[in-house]
Amino acid sequence: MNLEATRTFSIEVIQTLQSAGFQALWAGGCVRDLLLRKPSKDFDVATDATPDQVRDLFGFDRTLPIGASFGVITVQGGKRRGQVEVATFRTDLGYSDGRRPDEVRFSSAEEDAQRRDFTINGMFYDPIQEKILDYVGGQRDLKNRLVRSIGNPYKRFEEDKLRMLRAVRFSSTFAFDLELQTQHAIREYARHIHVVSAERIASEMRRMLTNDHRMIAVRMLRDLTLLHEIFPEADSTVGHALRWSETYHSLQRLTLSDFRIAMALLLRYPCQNSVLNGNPLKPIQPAERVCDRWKLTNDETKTIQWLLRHEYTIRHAEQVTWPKLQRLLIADSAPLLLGMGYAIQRARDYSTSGVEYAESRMSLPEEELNPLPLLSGSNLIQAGFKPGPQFQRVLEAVRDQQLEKRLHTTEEALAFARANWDLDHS
Ligand SMILES: Nc1ccn([C@@H]2O[C@H](COP(=O)(O)OP(=O)(O)OP(=O)(O)O)[C@@H](O)[C@H]2O)c(=O)n1
Repeated sequence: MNLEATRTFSIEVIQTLQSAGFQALWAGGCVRDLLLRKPSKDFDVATDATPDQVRDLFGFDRTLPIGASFGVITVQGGKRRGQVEVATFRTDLGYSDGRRPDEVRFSSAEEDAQRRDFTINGMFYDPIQEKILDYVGGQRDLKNRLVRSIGNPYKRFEEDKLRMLRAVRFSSTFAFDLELQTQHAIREYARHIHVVSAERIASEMRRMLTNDHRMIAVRMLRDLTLLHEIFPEADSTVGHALRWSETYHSLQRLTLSDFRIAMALLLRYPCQNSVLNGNPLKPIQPAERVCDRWKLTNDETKTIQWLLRHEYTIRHAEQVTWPKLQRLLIADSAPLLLGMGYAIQRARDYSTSGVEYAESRMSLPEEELNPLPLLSGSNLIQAGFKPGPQFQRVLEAVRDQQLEKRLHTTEEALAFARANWDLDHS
């Protein structure tokens, strides 16, 4: 899908609606992004046409009533142009679950603006007349770089608790201030953030932590007591001024924009605390807990935990045996481990140089750094081994022996596999 094509398509949709006598405008995030001269990820349209009128106009085969209960119809533009959401101006009636309106009533553009979250997200724009419609003071707040709830902030957050995380995201990513009453209301409602699904919390955190201002986001989450609610593991570091300051600086110095590294940096001290507090056999338990709670993907979960297991080793690479270091450097996530190591070293003013050493070893010739494996699964099958759970264990053991230069040929590797094959578990 091509964003420029989606933008043009959304203008065509607006033109079609206007030609049929309806009011139709860009709404919300894309208007904000346009005024900030930032690229938009989607172009939402708001109109006074009812959902049925929208479907009649664009045809049943080109429209989907995906959000019909809220008055939202998706108009399909094909593979290249993507799709545009067309929402009827509405007023939301009641939010008993703290996330979504119970019922909606179709209304005017002005009323529609009043139901939205922040003034910077509450504007409309007519791309044909090139005219802004601003009923909520969004332009003034954009100019003053301020995130402010529309109307009564307590009411806005009572309606939808996700908006608390959105406030922090907009404020941190744009480096805008968060208006005082809006802050007070978040502090008041922070303990109710749990009505938001784990997936939505994780998705907001991904967006905040992959932005360059990630440390501002974490500091705001902490100050507004949201961190304590959604990420108590990381919040536990905050009480320890030195550790918090190092965590903060390492997040700031992180040059790779990667959610997994940012999470590992936030979890580094909580994991150490967990060991110090008498849990030495489960060093990364706090990380396991949050990955599980937020339903992170397998890749995220595995990588965060791998980074936490090995960050110390990479920062002390000169003191590590070569095969041990080599195994880390040939892993898929090695660049992330180096990125994490550098972020910590920078936060400590380069008091160690292990990561530079490790990185210099990465430029060794491929046959030395990452020699072709002596043995594969198909070699084992050809040699008569029965495929099963033992394969991986044996192949990994063979690989270790190879990297330690104890095995040099496939024949030696097969002999080793035979000697180490556990007949009881095959
Ligand atoms: N919890 C929410 C989510 C959205 N909105 C309104 O719906 C618009 C579109 O929402 P969405 O696409 O989720 O976010 P954007 O503001 O477009 O921001 P981004 O592009 O960063 O996701 C917002 O601008 C805002 O006016 C709202 O009032 N409350």
